[in-house]
Amino acid sequence: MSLLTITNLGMNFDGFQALNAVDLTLSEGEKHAIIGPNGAGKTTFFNCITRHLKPTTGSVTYWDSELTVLKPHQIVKLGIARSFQRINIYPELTVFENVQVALIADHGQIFNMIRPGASLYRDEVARMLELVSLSDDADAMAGVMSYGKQKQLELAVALASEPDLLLLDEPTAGMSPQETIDSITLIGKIAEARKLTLLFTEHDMNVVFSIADRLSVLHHGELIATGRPDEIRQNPEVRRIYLGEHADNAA
Ligand SMILES: Nc1ncnc2c1ncn2[C@@H]1O[C@H](COP(=O)(O)OP(=O)(O)OP(=O)(O)O)[C@@H](O)[C@H]1O
Repeated sequence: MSLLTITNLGMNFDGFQALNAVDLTLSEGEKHAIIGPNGAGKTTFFNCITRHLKPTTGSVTYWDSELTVLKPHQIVKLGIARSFQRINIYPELTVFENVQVALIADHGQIFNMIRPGASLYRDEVARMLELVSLSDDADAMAGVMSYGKQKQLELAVALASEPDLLLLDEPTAGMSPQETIDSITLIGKIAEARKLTLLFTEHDMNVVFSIADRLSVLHHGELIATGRPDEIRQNPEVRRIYLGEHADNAA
């Protein structure tokens, strides 16, 4: 049985077809990249999976749960987490507090007035920060850290719900070349250690080809190819539409 089965997924925005009849299945433990030019529908695709958007057509099944009828927080409870293209942390809280808040929220204790929040999950937070190599930054104000470290923190926040499936929307966007390498190494390491299934969008082809087991290409909302990196590299339609200018880098 597939971990995620997407069938005939479509999203229409007031007459504009942003996603059209997308079919895709993911196996447990797979690292799958979604690539495609700007505006191809990658973020819309993610939003339909995590139900931040209600798709116009189709179904998304996680094991045997239909996600399109759920709310985003119910989807998190099933074991699916995501990061967003824009940084999504509390800049005025410390690194430690950001992860702590995520853990408290995940355990549904946000309204628990009996135990003060500051004492909760300290060991778990420390473990999470170690996992993303941010232990030394625990007391730093999140908003003043480097962009790369803010993305690492976002990863820790996403991991707080102990997901089995992690969706990352352009995890290295805006990073320096060194930050990109560090970040990808970290993501790969965490995915292996936690046996995560990873679905990610990414523009940097070096990143894509370094971690993806399989990839899918979206073009004008349609999924035009799915396969292993070598199959995608050699797919004539993909080369013509998208990879052409990057193909030499990716080879
Ligand atoms: N809420 C919305 N209302 C109307 N149109 C939208 C909405 N969200 C996205 N679109 C349109 O749908 C298309 C796909 O957008 P989407 O953001 O999913 O693409 P993308 O592949 O993630 O692009 P990028 O690589 O630039 O992030 C675009 O033409 C976009 O303008």
